[in-house]
Amino acid sequence: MDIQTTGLSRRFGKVTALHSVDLSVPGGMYGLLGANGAGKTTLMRILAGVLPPGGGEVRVGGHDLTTGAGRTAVQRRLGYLPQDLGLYPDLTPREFLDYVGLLKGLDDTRARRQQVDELLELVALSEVAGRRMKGFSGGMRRRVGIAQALLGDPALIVVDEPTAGLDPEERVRFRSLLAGLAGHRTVLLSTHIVEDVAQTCQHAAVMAGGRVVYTGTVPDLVRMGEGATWEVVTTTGAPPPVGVVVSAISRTDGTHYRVISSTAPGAHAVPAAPSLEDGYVALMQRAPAQ
Ligand SMILES: Nc1ncnc2c1ncn2[C@@H]1O[C@H](COP(=O)(O)OP(=O)(O)OP(=O)(O)O)[C@@H](O)[C@H]1O
Repeated sequence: MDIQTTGLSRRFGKVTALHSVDLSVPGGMYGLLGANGAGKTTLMRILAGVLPPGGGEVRVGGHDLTTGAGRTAVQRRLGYLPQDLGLYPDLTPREFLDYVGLLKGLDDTRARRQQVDELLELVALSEVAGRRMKGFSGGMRRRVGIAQALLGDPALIVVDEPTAGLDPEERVRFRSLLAGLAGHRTVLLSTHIVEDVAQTCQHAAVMAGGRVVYTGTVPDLVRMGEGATWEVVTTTGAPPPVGVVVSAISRTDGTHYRVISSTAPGAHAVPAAPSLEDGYVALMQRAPAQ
């Protein structure tokens, strides 16, 4: 299911959360990057049909989300994992998924139960399928969340900050699970964790201050850091006088700074090959102030 927005806007009182957003999301796994407050959640909620747009055009799978009928049609065909999905602590994952399946209109009891068991297997929760969720770790909760999003085999999956708060091992496991789902679906992944996008997505958009400031391939976003990524070693420990420091590692010969700067941050600065994080920081440096 493809996503097209043109001039999409949304205000909350005096706050403009989205300013004329133009976005075209092809199939596969698509990353939506941006700092806190950039407008990612507002965009995801509109795309998921739970928040009406303020202005502009937005179509998901051909359905017009500016109409109530369009939003209802999309909600039937998409899986949504919001940032703050409430799980019922006294239910087991099997009971919870069965309940969500009913809400999604999976009326055939036998088929629904079979789907629930297949999804529990997919997200590696079969062994705890009969245990109440109140003692579950953050990673287990997220996996229940993605399983509920997958009920009904949606063509589009929208996931908002799914790896926030997970430990590194759980994060790697969860994003591999997401990437595995993208084969014949569109998976839209919103995150402020650049590494999640680097490891899973081919295409991405970057938002800042309610605007889309980049859309394109992930390798092209990496290239935004070309000519702007530097390594500087200082023995005094003081950071270089110009640029944005993306990392600082203390070694026996001094502090190794990785710096994003349009000019060399010192006479001994050495150009370095950019990572996605470097490209992202370079882009944010160049993006007009909001
Ligand atoms: N329901 C709301 N009422 C008032 N303001 C809101 C509401 N939802 C979002 N905003 C404001 O809109 C802007 C964008 O918020 P949004 O949650 O979309 O950003 P985000 O990129 O998802 O950030 P985060 O990662 O922190 O969730 C922020 O200034 C936020 O305070």
